[in-house]
Amino acid sequence: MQNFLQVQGLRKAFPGTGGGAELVVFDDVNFTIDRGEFVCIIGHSGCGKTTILNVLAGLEAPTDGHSFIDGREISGPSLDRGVVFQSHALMPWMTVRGNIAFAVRSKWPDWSRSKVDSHVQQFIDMVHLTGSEDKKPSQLSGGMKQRVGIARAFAIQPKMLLLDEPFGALDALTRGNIQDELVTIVRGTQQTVFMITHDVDEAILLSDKIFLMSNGPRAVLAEIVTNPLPKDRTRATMHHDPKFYELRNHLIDFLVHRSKSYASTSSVQ
Ligand SMILES: Nc1ncnc2c1ncn2[C@@H]1O[C@H](COP(=O)(O)OP(=O)(O)OP(=O)(O)O)[C@@H](O)[C@H]1O
Repeated sequence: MQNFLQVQGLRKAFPGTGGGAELVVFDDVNFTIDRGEFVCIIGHSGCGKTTILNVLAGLEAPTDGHSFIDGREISGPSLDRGVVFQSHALMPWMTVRGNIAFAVRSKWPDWSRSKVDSHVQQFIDMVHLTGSEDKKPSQLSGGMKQRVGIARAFAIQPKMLLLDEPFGALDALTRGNIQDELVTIVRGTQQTVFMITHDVDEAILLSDKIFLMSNGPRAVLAEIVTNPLPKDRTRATMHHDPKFYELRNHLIDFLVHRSKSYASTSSVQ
């Protein structure tokens, strides 16, 4: 389905402190995401990526503009959207199974205990945490905690997954492994994803489209880049494709040079 997510004229301004001028973080941001598309958004710190994600999550209201998912305006948080933050927001007193089951019961309160249990198990297995069901977050590594967050987000079968630098706090090896798992899961489930990352290679591996934000304040969505690499690319092989370097250089040139020079009148390319 085309235009599954629609964002129109989004603007966010925060009031100035001590009588100062207001801070316009971004202005006139417009984009659409099709069902099943994986979009990464990249831009320098402070351009408003998290604020956009929070608006899509329904956690923050825009100053102007509207966003719609599956034809309905986003006006607050909903189990339609699964969110994973950099710091896995797990409930420390609950086990792996308990954390995921809590979300599943919130979405489907009428489900029997056995139905909840088997549904939860499916997602624990999916992120390779089989055997750790009864562990509490304090007994898990950072990578395992992040896997629980991902399993929980997928388990509610959201219309859209919103990921805010979900691997930002992980070491390179763990990060690579979880990226590979995410690729497999997303290709299998056809999940629609909006993800923030600072990692250009991660964006190239995961996304169908890459949104490039200019620097803030008054950031704009400067470019939408379609990933030309084959769908079945892997972390191990994608750098053998000459298009990989072309795309990588394009993204890095944007971040180093072009991201500074956009005025809010710039148009999307
Ligand atoms: N509640 C708030 N009140 C005032 N200013 C805010 C508030 N939340 C965010 N900001 C400002 O809005 C701007 C955008 O913040 P945001 O976290 O969305 O940026 P970001 O692109 O996600 O940055 P990073 O990559 O560092 O996470 C920043 O200048 C930030 O200081």
